[in-house]
Amino acid sequence: MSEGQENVPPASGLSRIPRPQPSPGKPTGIPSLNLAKRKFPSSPLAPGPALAKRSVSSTLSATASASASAPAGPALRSSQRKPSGGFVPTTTRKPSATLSTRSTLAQSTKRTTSVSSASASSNTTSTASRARPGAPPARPAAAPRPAAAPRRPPVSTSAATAGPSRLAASRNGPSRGVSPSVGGGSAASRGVSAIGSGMASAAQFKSHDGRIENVERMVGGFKDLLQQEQAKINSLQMSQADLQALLQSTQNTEREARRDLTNASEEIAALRTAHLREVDDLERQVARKDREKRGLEEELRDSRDELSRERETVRGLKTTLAEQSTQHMTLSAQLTAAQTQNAMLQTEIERATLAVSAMKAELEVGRQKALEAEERAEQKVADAEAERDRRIAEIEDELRAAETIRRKLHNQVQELKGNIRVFARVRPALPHESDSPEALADIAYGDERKAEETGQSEIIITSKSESATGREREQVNGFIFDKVFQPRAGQKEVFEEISMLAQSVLDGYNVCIFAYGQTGSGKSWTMEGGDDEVTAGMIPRAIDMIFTASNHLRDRGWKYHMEGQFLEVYNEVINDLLGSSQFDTKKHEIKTDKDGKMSVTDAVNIPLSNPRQVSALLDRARSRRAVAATLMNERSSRSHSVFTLKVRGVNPLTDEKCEAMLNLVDLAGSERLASSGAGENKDRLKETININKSLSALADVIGALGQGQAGGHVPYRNSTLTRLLQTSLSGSSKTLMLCNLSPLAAHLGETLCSLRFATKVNSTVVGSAKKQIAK
Ligand SMILES: Nc1ncnc2c1ncn2[C@@H]1O[C@H](COP(=O)(O)OP(=O)(O)OP(=O)(O)O)[C@@H](O)[C@H]1O
Repeated sequence: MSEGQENVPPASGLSRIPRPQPSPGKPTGIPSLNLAKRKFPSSPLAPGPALAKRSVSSTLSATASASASAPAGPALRSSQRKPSGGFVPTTTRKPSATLSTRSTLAQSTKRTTSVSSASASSNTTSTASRARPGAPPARPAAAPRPAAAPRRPPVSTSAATAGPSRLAASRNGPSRGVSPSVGGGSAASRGVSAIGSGMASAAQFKSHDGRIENVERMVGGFKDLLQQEQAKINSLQMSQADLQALLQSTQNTEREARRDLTNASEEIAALRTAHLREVDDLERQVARKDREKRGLEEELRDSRDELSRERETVRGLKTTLAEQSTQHMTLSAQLTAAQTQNAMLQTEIERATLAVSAMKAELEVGRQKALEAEERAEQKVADAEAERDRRIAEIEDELRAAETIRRKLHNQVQELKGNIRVFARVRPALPHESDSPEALADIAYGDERKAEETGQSEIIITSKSESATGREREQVNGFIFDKVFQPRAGQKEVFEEISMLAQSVLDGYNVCIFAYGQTGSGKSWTMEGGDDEVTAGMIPRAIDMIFTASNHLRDRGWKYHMEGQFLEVYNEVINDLLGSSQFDTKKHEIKTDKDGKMSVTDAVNIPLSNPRQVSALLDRARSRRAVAATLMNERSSRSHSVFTLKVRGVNPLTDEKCEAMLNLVDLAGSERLASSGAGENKDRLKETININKSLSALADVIGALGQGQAGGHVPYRNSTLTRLLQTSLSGSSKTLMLCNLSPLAAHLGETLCSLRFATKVNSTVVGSAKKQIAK
């Protein structure tokens, strides 16, 4: 840039700086945000282009001027630092001409001030001033260059401090101390030119006064210039104030715009939220409406279905109505026909009534005849009934006589058969036992037809043994008993043979039935049997039969009272199997009263009125035996069980009385000591000894009875069992021994022992049984 350009006065330019014109609506000069239209400018400080341009350019000029003429205000500098798009770049990059002007002014002032200083010094100052355009103007203008001081200390110092007027007073300064560049403008440039020309011609003027005048004129010019500059400064300060106001306003506007923007953003966010909520609501409403629609459609479908059903019903009703109408017409026709028929019938009834009247008259005559005939018939019936009663009485007398005869005959038959009889029964091989010929004993039976005729059956046991010489010996043992039952014989068949004995009880005879044999030979099976009708044993069958027979005898005037007792003899001690507690702890004794009647102390006797009670009694005894077996080892086979049925009968018609006992005895296993395994066990040994003792006592009693010595000693007291059975074993009773046998070869020895014992009993002839007459 040339110095001439720098010296152009900027005063007129600064005075023409346009001030920002606030719009009528917006005093801030920033167009308002039309939020309602939701159009936002890209920057709140970028309003209408024309106004912005104008404001910015003017502001920039003013700012530049202000910064050049005075220390920049903090507000202005901060505005320059702001990153807002419109202000900073323009202001920073384009310093206005005013700034140049100010710099030039400062330079020119310096040059003027340092008229007397060296030109080099003046140039240095000017360069330094240009190098710092933003520096405060007062300092370069007021501060003298230290380099110039030694050369022209009095003049330069005074000139610098006193201003141009003192400069004019300095006479030592060279003429070129006044810078020609001062006269850049209209008056100032002219003044400077004049000075220049005055200085140029100073060498030519010799007169000192003339020079002073020139200098004074020059000073006057400077004063004018100074005033103008002062005016410009004032103008610039005003511009600066305006600019600061504008800046403030702009900042306010910006803040407001930002606030508006924030509000608008919040409003937008709120609107978006509200919009989303509305959308949600609407969607929910749509869904609800959809559901309602579906419900309504469903209802519509149901209604349609119902309508079609109703239509169907109506159609059916119409059809029914039509049918009923037809029926009605048919019935009407039938009614008419019936009415006609009714009229005809009425006529006939009248005719019949007349006929009935005639018949009634005839009937009355007939009834009279019938009454007479009835009286005659009644007389005849009465005569016949009297004859019948007389005949019935005769027949009953005959029957009673026949019953007495039957009893006598029955007893005679029993006596003929023997009061002690022995049956042998061989049980079948059980499923778990092998039925191969080797496993089974060789047992043969006599001819059954011959047995029927003779009343004697034979059982033949063939045993094989080795002789001393080592030869096999075959021994055939035949035994004859009253009856031998083969393995195939059922319970019913066995009972048929002993049912007569049961009948004898009702006739007043004591009966005792023993089941004898080794363990597992079928004693319990024979006496008690199974639970059903086919397998029921002798005890339930005998009881059943006694009850049935007593019911028949009731027609002939007999009334019976029965009671049951179930005892067990184990190791010579009596246990009551019908006791109330689980295990009998009472000590029972056998006692005989003054009439010779034997009884067991504290033994329970249960009255029996029907067979069901007897089966309950047997169950009770069985369960107690099971408990005892659990507590004291398996002892059912090691004890004797004695079921006693006591029967008392009265016949008021014949004035007869009877009292008898049925004893059904399941004896303990009869195996010998060696095969019982008792040697290994003390308890078992004791059991076996007691069993053998009681069984041999039984054999002794039977033997003694068999010897038939009148008044001879019978050793009943040798065992509890024989004492208990004394009444049944005495000559006044009928005794049956059922000898149970195992079919197995392994038991052959025991089988032979049992058969020998049974033969001994069978050979006993006991005196005639006596009928027990109740006292
Ligand atoms: N005639 C038979 N028919 C079918 N099974 C029988 C017959 N006799 C005995 N049994 C069966 O043989 C087995 C032994 O019979 P049972 O218990 O009556 O012998 P027991 O001599 O009374 O023995 P214990 O002295 O141990 O009481 C039982 O399972 C029984 O059901």
